[in-house]
Order: sequence, then structure tokens, then C-alpha cells
Amino acid sequence: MMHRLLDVPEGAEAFLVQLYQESYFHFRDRASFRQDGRPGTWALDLRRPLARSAHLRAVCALLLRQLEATGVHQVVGAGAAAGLLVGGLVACGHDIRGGIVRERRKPYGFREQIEGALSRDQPVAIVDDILASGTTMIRVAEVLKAEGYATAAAFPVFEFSWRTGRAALLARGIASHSLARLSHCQRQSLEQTTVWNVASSRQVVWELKQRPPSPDQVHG
Ligand SMILES: O=P(O)(O)OC[C@H]1O[C@H](OP(=O)(O)OP(=O)(O)O)[C@H](O)[C@@H]1O
Repeated sequence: MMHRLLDVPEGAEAFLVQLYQESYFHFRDRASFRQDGRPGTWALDLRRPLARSAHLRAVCALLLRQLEATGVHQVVGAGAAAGLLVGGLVACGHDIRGGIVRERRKPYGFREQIEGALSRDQPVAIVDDILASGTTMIRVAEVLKAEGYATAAAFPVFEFSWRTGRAALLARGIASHSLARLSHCQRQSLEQTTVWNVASSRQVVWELKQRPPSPDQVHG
């Protein structure tokens, strides 16, 4: 086993629900804002749990399983959460190369848009904490293409099933292998959301104390 020294959570579903709970903030407790500047009702901030040793190790162990299954040894991402994930995967994996896509090139130094140790000889996986509209991962894929790298697939931690990111990536030939898909239980109750562990095909319904995510939320 390549990653036997890692803390792979016994119950991956329970861990993914915990990760969701710890990253969920309601507006009354912590203000967040939509892209149009208006206040959002809720937000997921995975940067906080991912910046803690045990959580990052556990997420990376799950992602490494997915990467191993697809035979990918290079990871790249853009943004704060992706930076944590790339660092964690490089540290926790064996023979994993990592890269970070800059928002824009600097006018000085090496003027690279991708920093790190990626090789053009092998495909690269895109990692991120959340796949929503797909804008972030698509931008990374476009930079990879422009720089002569092949994209293997996308590996988000959480995917919002009510957003179009998965379809947008697929339209560009990129499959998405998320650890968990979040969806609403609209028919049952507004007090529930579903965390579906994609790898095990098991779903966990989490009883929310607050109102659950709605399609017009903000995130990140
Ligand atoms: O699929 P998308 O619609 O692009 O949404 C997903 C992205 O949004 C969030 O990042 P955010 O924009 O908040 O950036 P930051 O955390 O790096 O500042 C999140 O961390 C993803 O990178």
C-alpha cells in the first residue's frame, strides 16, 4: 500500500460530513458576500479546516486514493485552498509533483504563470476545495493547455451538484472525481442536506440546525 502511513479516516462519510459542518458558516455568525457584493446567507470556508494538520492529512489521504486509482502523479491548483491541497498532497504522497497557477504573471523574476515542479511528460490533475461554476478549474485547465501540459482530470473535495461546474468541465473533456457531492433534500425538508461519498457510493443525510445551502449562495 503506497499510503499506509497516512491517517485515512475509518469512516470517510462521517469525516466528510464533519468537514462540511466545520466549513459551514451562516451569515448571522460570520458575514460573507456574494460576487455582486450583496450579503450571502451562508458560505463554505474550507480554508480553515484545510489549514489544520489532521484535517489536511485526512483530505489528502482520500484524494491520494483517487489519484492512485487514476495513475496520476502531478497536481496543480489556483487559489488559497488549492495551495493548501497541493502542498499537502506533495508532503503526504510518494513521488507527487505539485504546481500552483498564478492569477497573473509578475512583471519581474521568471515571469512564469505556473510555479512548481510539474513535468510536461505526464498529465496533471487539477485540485480544489470546491467545484461550483467551474470557472476556477477551467481557468487552470486553460493555463495548463497554453503552457503545454495535458490535463488528466479534476479532483475537487466538494462538488455542488446544483451548479454547472461538472458539465462545464466535461464539455472541455475534463472528468471530475469529487470526494463528495452535496445536494439538497428539497422534497423532504429544508432542514437536511445530503453528503454523498462518491468513492463508496454511500450517502449521509445531515440534519442541519441552520437553513441548508440554497442555489444562490456564495462560497469560498
Ligand atoms: O467553481 P467556482 O465557481 O470557480 O468556485 C470554486 C472556487 O471558489 C472558491 O475560491 P475563491 O474564489 O473564494 O478564491 P480564494 O479562496 O482562492 O480566494 C473555492 O475555493 C474554489 O477555488
